[in-house]
Amino acid sequence: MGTIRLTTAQALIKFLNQQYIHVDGKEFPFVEGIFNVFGHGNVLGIGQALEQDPGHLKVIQGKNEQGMAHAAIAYSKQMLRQKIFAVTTSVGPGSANLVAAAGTALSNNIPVLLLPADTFATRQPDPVLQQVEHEYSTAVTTNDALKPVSRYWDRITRPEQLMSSLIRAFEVMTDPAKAGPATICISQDAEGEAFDFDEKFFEKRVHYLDRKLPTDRELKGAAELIKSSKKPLIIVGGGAKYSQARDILIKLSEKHDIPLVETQAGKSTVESTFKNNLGGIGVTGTLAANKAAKEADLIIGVGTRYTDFTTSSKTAFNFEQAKFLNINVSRLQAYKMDGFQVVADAKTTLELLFPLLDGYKSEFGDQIVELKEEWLRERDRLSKIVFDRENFTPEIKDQFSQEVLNEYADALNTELAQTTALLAINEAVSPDSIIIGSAGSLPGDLQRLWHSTEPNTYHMEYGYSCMGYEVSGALGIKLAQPDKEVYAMVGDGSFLMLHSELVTAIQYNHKINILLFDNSGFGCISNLQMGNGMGSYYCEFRTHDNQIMNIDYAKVAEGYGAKTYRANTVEELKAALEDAKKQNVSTLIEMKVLPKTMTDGYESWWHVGVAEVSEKESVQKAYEAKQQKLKTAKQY
Ligand SMILES: Cc1ncc(C[n+]2csc(CCOP(=O)(O)OP(=O)(O)O)c2C)c(N)n1
Ligand SMILES: O=C1C[C@@H](O)[C@H](O)[C@@H](O)C1=O
Ligand SMILES: [Mg+2]
Repeated sequence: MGTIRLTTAQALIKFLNQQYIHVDGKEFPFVEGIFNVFGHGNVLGIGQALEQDPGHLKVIQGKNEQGMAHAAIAYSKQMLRQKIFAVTTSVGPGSANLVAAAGTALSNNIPVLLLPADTFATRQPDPVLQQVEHEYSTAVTTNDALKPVSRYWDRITRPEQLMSSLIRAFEVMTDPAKAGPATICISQDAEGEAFDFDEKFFEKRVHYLDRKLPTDRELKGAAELIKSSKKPLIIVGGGAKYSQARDILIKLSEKHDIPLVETQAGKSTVESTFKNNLGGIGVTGTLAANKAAKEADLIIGVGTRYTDFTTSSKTAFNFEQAKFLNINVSRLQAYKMDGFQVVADAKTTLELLFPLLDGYKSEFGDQIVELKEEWLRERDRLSKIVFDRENFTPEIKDQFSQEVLNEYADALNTELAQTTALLAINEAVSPDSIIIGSAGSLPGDLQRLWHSTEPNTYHMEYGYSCMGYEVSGALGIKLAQPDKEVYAMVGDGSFLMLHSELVTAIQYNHKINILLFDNSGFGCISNLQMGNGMGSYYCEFRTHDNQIMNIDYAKVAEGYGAKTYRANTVEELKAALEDAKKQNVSTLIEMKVLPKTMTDGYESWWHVGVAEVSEKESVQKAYEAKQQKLKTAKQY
């Protein structure tokens, strides 16, 4: 047996360089690069290995562990899970900062390789700087906090453990049914320890992303269900996008008059302009999709997890009549809603189903176009909202008085409504631009209103809805698609929470554009509290003496080196967007928008934990209303 003497970290980097993926006849390296924030835990191990020989890996210095991991996740999501970045952090707080990002990757089923350093395997210098100590165990470290948010988790205390651990991690990350974060924590001393590794371990290794075929039983059952239904509806989920099922979805929908509705992860699998695409479904859905969902007697869930936002907390459908047909690579997902399960690749299954449905037409007929036209009229209305200081009714009604709305208009010096700004942006940016979002009120507005006219141009992280993903993720998308303009759609709250990777984008000249919607507060949470009977409580950004904060975010970004704009009218916004396109450096457009001017519910419902007892009558009423609505929901 030929061996090669390497440190654990050197072996790790050598191995990462030899991992390939094979998808639909194409083969390419699976690991594009590695983000790092170095500390004492990893700089002398992984840092030394990278300095010595990074191979083809792009090495990028991050600014915050969560931020750089979000960038890595967005890269992988944008690459349809066919390529990844690894992420190396130091020990203790460096690894703790990964927890929110790992949760983001896990709930969105996105592969990413997380490599936090761990405390000393020998324990000789314990407690090392940044080591937590427990009375009950010495074996527990900060990295144990990553267990619940990892699809695969391991701790390496000896160099030779690395071999089996890496093979398992790559098996998990390249399986569409299990894809998620693989976390390998490596003891600080073990990173630098040497071993005679079997040379075979470093040979080129190809991971096959084969399309899992449905069985004859599954296909027959699915075809029978569709043929015996009158009004079937297809939910296009993230799985449909990763499987690249666009063409067959359009073919099926057109031939059989089956409307398509989209989840956040599924949006931009099929272009919004396709006549049978009724847009987003559920809590943040369109009126068209939500109406169609209520009428459907068969829900065909293609690669969807049926989250509460998709199902309007299990009230979106008429459960008396609706059956479910679930096409999903994951058995866990396929079992949901008591559906008929087809555990297989979305695109392949739909292609095999197509010839079995010959002669079938749904009863939706012209209704699909009528629903779509009704929604387009509403979308048009939302593009032309004009503020009125005497008598203005915002989309989110009965929460802020005219007086408070005027106070915002004065304090932020704006009359711009969020929906109007958003739709002006949709018109102004080029259709192949990629937009990204994740938290706040923007995901709802985007799922409803944004028209994605090209595939894979809508990138929404709404599995974890993690504030701070927007700016960091924009960098990851830019790394995946350097020729496209990337726009981060971000609220002021999310921007404040995390935007450190803007500096990384500027540093490495990966241009991103930040569209900052500043309503001076946690707007959607304000809607939620006031919509459920509470007052306005700690969701507005007000000073100690109750003044609305007017923060100069453009100045902040300017300080980092971004080209910045302030746009409080549609005209200013359009001019800024045009100028931003000409820039080579990252840009930020700050828009002050009026609170409560985001879209509302469109016949959806979200089950939230309203207080059962309260001193406020309005909260008591909200609780009663919730209890009533719950009676109409499917119980599980
Ligand atoms: C990391 C994280 N913390 C908390 C939340 C809960 N949360 C969701 S939206 C939101 C406020 C968002 O404010 P902003 O970004 O300004 O968007 P707006 O709703 O005002 O449009 C909060 C606190 C979250 N989604 N993610
Ligand atoms: O709690 C939340 C409310 C949602 O409206 C929002 O989009 C999401 O970010 C969230 O976390
Ligand atoms: Mg806000």
